[in-house]
Amino acid sequence: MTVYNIALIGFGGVNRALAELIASKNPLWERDLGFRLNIVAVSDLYLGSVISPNGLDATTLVESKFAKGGFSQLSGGSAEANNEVVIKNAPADIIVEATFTNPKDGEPAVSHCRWALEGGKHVVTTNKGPVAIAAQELKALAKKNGVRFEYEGSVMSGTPVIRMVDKTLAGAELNGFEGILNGTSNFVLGRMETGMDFSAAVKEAQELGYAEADPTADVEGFDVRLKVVILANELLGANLTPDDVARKGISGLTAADIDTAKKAGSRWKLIGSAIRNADGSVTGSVEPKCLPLEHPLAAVSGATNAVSLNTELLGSVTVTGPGAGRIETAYALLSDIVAIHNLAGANLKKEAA
Ligand SMILES: NC(=O)C1=CN([C@@H]2O[C@H](COP(=O)(O)OP(=O)(O)OC[C@H]3O[C@@H](n4cnc5c(N)ncnc54)[C@H](OP(=O)(O)O)[C@@H]3O)[C@@H](O)[C@H]2O)C=CC1
Ligand SMILES: N[C@@H](CCO)C(=O)O
Repeated sequence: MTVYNIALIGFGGVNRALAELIASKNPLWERDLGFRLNIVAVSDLYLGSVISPNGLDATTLVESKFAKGGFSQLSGGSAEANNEVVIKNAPADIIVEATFTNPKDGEPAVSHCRWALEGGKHVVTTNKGPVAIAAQELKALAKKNGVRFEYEGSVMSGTPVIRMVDKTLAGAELNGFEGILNGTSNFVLGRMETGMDFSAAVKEAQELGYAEADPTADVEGFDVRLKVVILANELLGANLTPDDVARKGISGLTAADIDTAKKAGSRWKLIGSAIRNADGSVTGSVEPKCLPLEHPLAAVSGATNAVSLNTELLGSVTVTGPGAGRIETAYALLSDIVAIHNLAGANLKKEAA
């Protein structure tokens, strides 16, 4: 039986949900996936950090109501978030990065990923910053050190898109995509259609665990911009940076705009898209669009996301599913670990052959 020792960097909604899953599903994973997960360290800005080489009890971590600096009560614990020490010194095979997404320079998450990969530890992350801003560097670092950098949850939460396209649409000649890539803004627009006020809808999205630490990123399109960069670079082979992508959010939409659209049989959606131009370059954009109800993206509601992939050989292929949520996003981390596990198995078989 394989046991992966993991260190959690950030212990908010997503990593806490992963710990919850570990507490209840390790026996199932052992049976169906061939591994179990053992949490050997956690570091969090509010709670502090702890390294426990034999492993921490996931149920205790989830259920204890730790106060600020509360990890100092645990054996091997400290009231400070010693991220660098934890990443470099904890006996972890995999670093799980789920601190806040910094849309400007991706820090400190870029450094967290760098320290892990340089130390020969795999990284799985839902953090969009390092992927949109430093993917090339981090992938090269992973390759050099014989480990993986995986980030399925950085776009569309646990709904498969990055790995799905890579594995199952190879050769279909993708030439663009358009999608609803932010759960919070889509949830807010839906609530506004029922008459709820913008701020109340944002507050509800925060309570449900969909929104970023600063929800401005959601409603002003900064979050979608990172996702457009990630998809364009991953799926279209582009080399975009966030500044290359034109951006407009939904905060300028009024109740009257929403109402007028409704009466005209249409709906406002925040759309992220990219297209390959005739000269091979790729252009990305983020903007609210008023879609007729018969448009495939118009019916996508709540925190659900969808992306229509435009291919030469298949026409349009649309993938839809949860775009935010704690457990849904923790699942993305699990899917990354499954990918690492399967690759390790394949390499072992290759060596044995
Ligand atoms: N929630 C979702 O639906 C999805 C989230 N994501 C991404 O996943 C990541 C985690 O999301 P989520 O769990 O919801 O966010 P939360 O804000 O709930 O959790 C982030 C945690 O990380 C801590 N943290 C922030 N900075 C640091 C730091 N420098 N060192 C250690 N800990 C730190 C925060 O502490 P404090 O609160 O004290 O700041 C908080 O406990 C984000 O990057 C987000 O964009 C991706 C897809 C979906
Ligand atoms: N805040 C983001 C989380 C998923 O990246 C959203 O609402 O879509």
